Amino acid sequence: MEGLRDGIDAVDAQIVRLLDERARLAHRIGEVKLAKGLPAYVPSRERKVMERVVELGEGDFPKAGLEAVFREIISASISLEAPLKVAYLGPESTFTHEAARRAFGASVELEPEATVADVFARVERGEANHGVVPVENSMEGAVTHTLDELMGSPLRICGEIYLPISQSLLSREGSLEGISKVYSHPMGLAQAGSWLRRELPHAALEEAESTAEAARLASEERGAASVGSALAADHYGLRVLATDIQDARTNATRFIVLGRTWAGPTGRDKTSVVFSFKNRPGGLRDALSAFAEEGIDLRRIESRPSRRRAWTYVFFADFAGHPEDEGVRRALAKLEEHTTYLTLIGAYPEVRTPGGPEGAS
Ligand SMILES: C=C(O[C@@H]1C=C(C(=O)O)C=C[C@H]1O)C(=O)O
Repeated sequence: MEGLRDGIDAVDAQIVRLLDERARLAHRIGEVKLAKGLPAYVPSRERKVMERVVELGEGDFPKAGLEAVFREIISASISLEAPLKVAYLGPESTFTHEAARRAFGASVELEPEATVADVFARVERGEANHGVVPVENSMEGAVTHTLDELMGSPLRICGEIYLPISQSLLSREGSLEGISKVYSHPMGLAQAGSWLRRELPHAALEEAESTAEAARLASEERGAASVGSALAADHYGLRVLATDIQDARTNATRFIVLGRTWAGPTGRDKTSVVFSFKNRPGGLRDALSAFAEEGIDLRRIESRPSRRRAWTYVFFADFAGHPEDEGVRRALAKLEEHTTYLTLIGAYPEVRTPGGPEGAS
């Protein structure tokens, strides 16, 4: 065994040397970006690096391991280029925190904000380079605060993250027997409803501001538990008494990464627009025909009150492709002819979701 461990030591020394070499290159790229005023975080390039690495990894090291390792290598490289600040909808240890960690890794500065509007404001003021907010849940639908902020903001969507929402039961107690009260965000209580009724039928259910706040309350009270991300257990010194207690196994939330500009093309992208049109018969059909005529796959359409005049609406659409693609360019030109208002609010590498719609799976 000693000989084998010597072998590992020698390989580790090589890995560290190579990481240093990579860091020097990233640092130089950072200088070029600074001189040209370009952002440090480039999701389109990250997608290509990841895809290439996973393709190269045909040996014994698991592909998921490669992705996790490179997530952190890239995260550390970004921090070498510039101290990157990322605001997210807090508090700490919530699912949005987990999403931000997944997108940016551990080497960037993640800063919690109290509301979605605060995240936007922080990035708009230039006090953070990027923001992470939830935009839709597979069970509950749109996060309307986020759509409303997107409507009036100069910020653009440059990335998306899907997170399977796995609710856990956290407590200071060692077993379910001692639990008489369960705290969570209303969404957490709803999502774990069947499990709670079955396993803790006599426990009082108490609403909290967030799943993290619920964990804090549970950490200060005997006989209390909370429903939320297992991430909060470490933070508040709680035990994880049960995992995956949510009702639907397919419960996932989609988050977006905000920046000053949208991402470059990767060949597998998604574009987001917001538009409105004159209220007349066939108005929506005409607007959407722009996508049909170019054979562009609409991924999602959502309407919201315009907030300018009562009973007028704006539409949010996500579709496959990038504004630099010829077909998308033509579709946008056609769409513009049918709309009274059209803004491109983002373009980003599309994340394929397991169990998602065709084309996205
Ligand atoms: C080094 C770069 O900057 C960042 C770091 C990357 C990396 O470490 O591979 C990739 C993209 C950027 O987010 C780059 O743009 O190439």
